[in-house]
Amino acid sequence: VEEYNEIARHYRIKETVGSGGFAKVKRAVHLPTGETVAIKIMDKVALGADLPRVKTEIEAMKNLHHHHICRLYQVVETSRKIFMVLEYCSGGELFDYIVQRDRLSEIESRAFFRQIVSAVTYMHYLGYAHRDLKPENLLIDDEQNLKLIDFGLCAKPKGGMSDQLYTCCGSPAYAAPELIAGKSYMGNEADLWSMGVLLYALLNGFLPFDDDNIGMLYRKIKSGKYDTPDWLSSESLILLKQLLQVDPKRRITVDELLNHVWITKEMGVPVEWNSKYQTSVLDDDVVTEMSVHRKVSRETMKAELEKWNYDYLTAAYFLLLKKKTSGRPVRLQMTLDSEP
Ligand SMILES: O=C(Nc1ccc2c(c1)CCNCC2)c1ccc(-c2cn[nH]c2)cc1OCc1ccccc1
Repeated sequence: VEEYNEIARHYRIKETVGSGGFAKVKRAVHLPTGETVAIKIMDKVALGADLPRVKTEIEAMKNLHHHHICRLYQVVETSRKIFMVLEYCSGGELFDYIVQRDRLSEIESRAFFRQIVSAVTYMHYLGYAHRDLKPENLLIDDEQNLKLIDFGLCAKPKGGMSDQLYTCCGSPAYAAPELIAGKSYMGNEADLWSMGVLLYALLNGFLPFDDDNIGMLYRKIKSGKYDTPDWLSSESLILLKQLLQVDPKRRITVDELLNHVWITKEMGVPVEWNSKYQTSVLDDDVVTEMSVHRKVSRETMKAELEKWNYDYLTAAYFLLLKKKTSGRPVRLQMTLDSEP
């Protein structure tokens, strides 16, 4: 179908790996590099009123470059479709991972939770709040690394994190009391509560606040009371209590979380939240390979890449860089043509 021509030029589209509300996710191979990617395909008509949410997500992902945040490589928009070329996460959702194991050990919960803290701290330092943190929005890659997804609800308040937010959003079971009370709330404080719900789900395999009746669920969340199964260690209970604080002003902050005793137990070091990705300086080897392939000067190629158009050049750059960091040769396999 002509809708797919643009994307088919650089990708071999494979099987569907998942389909959610208004999106379908397919496995694909980026032909110039041979790298595997995921392509999220959305129909603009079907999106309807949700289209702005996709635009929010795309704009946010263009600014979020972190090893625990799912990477956006390219965006292709046609008259009817939006294609997002994304980092491949063959481990699926953390949600399914927990369900398959009933619950995770404290050791495994700590390993995953540190990665979540790293991604959320990075977002907060860049002035973003995620606002929909839950195990369905954490994917696992083929090296057991978590990758945060779904930035459709994230907020970057104009006046920075101090600005208060009003829109009620996200999933009720993970929503902070102040958020469901309809009060103005701070996005980063609400994210900390959601991380508390996430940690509880990792350690127990079920939710701290749950009820089929939304009214009952809200009452439970506002009470801040939850079961404490006997397998929870005293340190786990302390951290849960600090995260699931009904009063947002008494809730733990990300700074206190980074070197919390539970977080550093047996790890010895605080959470490293800075990104391992270096996007301000272009990688010389990648620029060389691309300029040779496109038969243009390095300066021309650099100027093109620094536009960060999230077109086939941005994708080739990121995927060549991924090959380089994985120790594979920085080679483009076929002419990186842009014309049909
Ligand atoms: O690569 C992704 N998913 C994915 C790829 C391969 C496999 C699986 C999953 C698990 C199912 N068995 C087959 C192996 C993948 C990458 C990015 C995004 C994404 C990034 N922003 N928004 C969405 C979504 C993705 O998927 C969603 C999904 C598919 C099947 C189940 C669970 C989750």
